Amino acid sequence: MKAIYLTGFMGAGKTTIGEQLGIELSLPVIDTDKEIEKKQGLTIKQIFEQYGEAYFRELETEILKTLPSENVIITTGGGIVIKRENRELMKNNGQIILLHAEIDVVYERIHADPNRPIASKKSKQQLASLYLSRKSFYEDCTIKIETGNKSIAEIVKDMILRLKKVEIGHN
Ligand SMILES: Nc1ncnc2c1ncn2[C@@H]1O[C@H](COP(=O)(O)OP(=O)(O)OP(=O)(O)O)[C@@H](O)[C@H]1O
Ligand SMILES: O=C(O)C1=C[C@@H](O)[C@@H](O)[C@H](O)C1
Ligand SMILES: [Mg+2]
Repeated sequence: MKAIYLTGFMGAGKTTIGEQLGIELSLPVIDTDKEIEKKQGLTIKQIFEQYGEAYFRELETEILKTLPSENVIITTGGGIVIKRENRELMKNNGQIILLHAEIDVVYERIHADPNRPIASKKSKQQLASLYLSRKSFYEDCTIKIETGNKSIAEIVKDMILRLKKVEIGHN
């Protein structure tokens, strides 16, 4: 099976849902943010503070290139889609599942978390504009799944059904 990439805005639930999907499908799950943190021995917040966003984006592409492209679920960082190189790699190597939740929901999930430097100082409105600037990149996906006001179990069930439909050509 080709790699499954979970994409979407911060707080859409990529990391959380990916872990559960991995259990259900008996596939390993790799999270690009966690891989970067492990490799650098620094948190995402520390990387942004010490080296800046551009450096983080280089690390992100570097990690993405090293990951397997088969029999794996890759949960990506929310900004991975902003680079064409990353978008093309994901498209060529596998299926892209977009997780989507409305900004109100996303804001509630992430605004108090200090380890999301891109979100921590932004108002809901600023987050909404950031989302809009990335929207067309996110929407270029195989499947789009709503994650707002749904339990993790419901989302995973929905995702597996949709993946089966793609397999038989009815997505
Ligand atoms: N379906 C859900 N219902 C309620 N809370 C959720 C749901 N999915 C995720 N969460 C919570 O929202 C927060 C953000 O989820 P998660 O870290 O999985 O998002 P993400 O898409 O990986 O974000 P990032 O792009 O920043 O890595 C977590 O606290 C998680 O527990
Ligand atoms: O949306 C973003 O730009 C980000 C999302 C997170 O997953 C991390 O990759 C980092 O905080 C940047
Ligand atoms: Mg995540």
